[in-house]
Amino acid sequence: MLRIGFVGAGNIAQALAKGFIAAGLTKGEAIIASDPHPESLKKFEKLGAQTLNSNIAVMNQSEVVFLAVKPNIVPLVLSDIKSFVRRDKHLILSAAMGVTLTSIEQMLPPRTKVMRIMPNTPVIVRNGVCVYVCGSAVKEEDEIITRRLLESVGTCDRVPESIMDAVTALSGSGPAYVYTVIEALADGAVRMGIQRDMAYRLATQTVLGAARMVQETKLHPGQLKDKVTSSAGTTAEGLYHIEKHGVRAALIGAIEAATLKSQEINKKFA
Ligand SMILES: NC(=O)C1=CN([C@@H]2O[C@H](COP(=O)(O)OP(=O)(O)OC[C@H]3O[C@@H](n4cnc5c(N)ncnc54)[C@H](O)[C@@H]3O)[C@@H](O)[C@H]2O)C=CC1
Ligand SMILES: O=C(O)[C@@H]1CCC=N1
Repeated sequence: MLRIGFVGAGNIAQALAKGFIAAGLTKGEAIIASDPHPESLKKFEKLGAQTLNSNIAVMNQSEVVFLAVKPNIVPLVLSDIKSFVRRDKHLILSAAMGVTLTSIEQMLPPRTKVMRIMPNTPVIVRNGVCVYVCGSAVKEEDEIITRRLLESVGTCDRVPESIMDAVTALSGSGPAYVYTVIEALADGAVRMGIQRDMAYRLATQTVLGAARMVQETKLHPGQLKDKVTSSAGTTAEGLYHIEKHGVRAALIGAIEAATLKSQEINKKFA
C-alpha cells in the first residue's frame, strides 16, 4: 500500500486524510503525519495514523508527501527535508497557496518530483474540488497516482499554473463564501420566525439542490433563476434586494481580492 505522508497536519491535511480513508484508498496505518502542534497530531492519531514531530521521519517513511503548511513555513520545511528527498522514491504535492512550482523546485535537489495542488475542505466528504500542476520532473505515472488520490475525494483537473491564484480564490477559498451565504440565509429566516435548526437545514439543502441543478441540467444559472422567479412574486422581490445591495459585485470582488492576495504571496517567493 502506498504510504502517504503529511508535512503539516492542520485543516487541509486532516480533510484529505479523512477523504482518502473514506474512499477506501488507504488505511490509517499507511498514513504518517508530522506537525509541531500536538492538537493537530491528535486528529491524525484518531485516524489510526502514525504521528511524529519530525518532517524528516515523514520523508523516510512515505512515498507521496503532501506539503500542507502555510506559505511562510514552506522554505523552512523544505530546507528541513531537502537532504532526505529521493528522486526515485518521493512525489511531493504542495498545497501551499501562492507558492510557485519554480520556487519549490529551486529549494529542493534538481529533478525532484513536485506537483502543486489546490484542494478544498469538502474533500473530507468526498465532494471536493482539486486541481494540480505538474512540475518539470513529473512523469506520467506520477500524474496517475495524483489523479487516483484526488479523484477519490472529488473532482480533479490538471490546470496551467497561470490560473492557480484564481483557482485558489474560487474553489480553494470558495467553501468559506458559501458557508457565509448559508449562515446569512439562515439568519434571515430566523429573523422571520423560523427555528434555527430548521433554518440551517432548509438553507443548506437549498444551496445543495441549486448547485446540483446547475450541474445536472447543464442549464445556464440565469435560466434556472428565471424558472424560480414568477412575475410580481416573492423571488423577484428578494432578487431586487440582492441586486440593490451589490451581492453580485461583492462576490466578483471577493474572487479578485483573493486572487490578488495569492499573487502577492507569489511575489514573496519569486
Ligand atoms: N484550509 C483550506 O481550506 C486549504 C488550505 N490550503 C493550503 O494548505 C496549507 C495549510 O493550510 P491549513 O491546513 O488551512 O492550515 P493549518 O494552520 O490548519 O495547518 C498548518 C499546520 O502546519 C503546522 N506546521 C507549522 N510549522 C510546521 C513545520 N515546521 N513542520 C510541519 N508542520 C508545521 C501547523 O502546526 C499546522 O497544524 C496552506 O498553505 C493553505 O494555503 C489549500 C487548500 C485549501
Ligand atoms: O486562505 C487560505 O488559507 C487557504 C487558501 C485556500 C483555502 N484556504
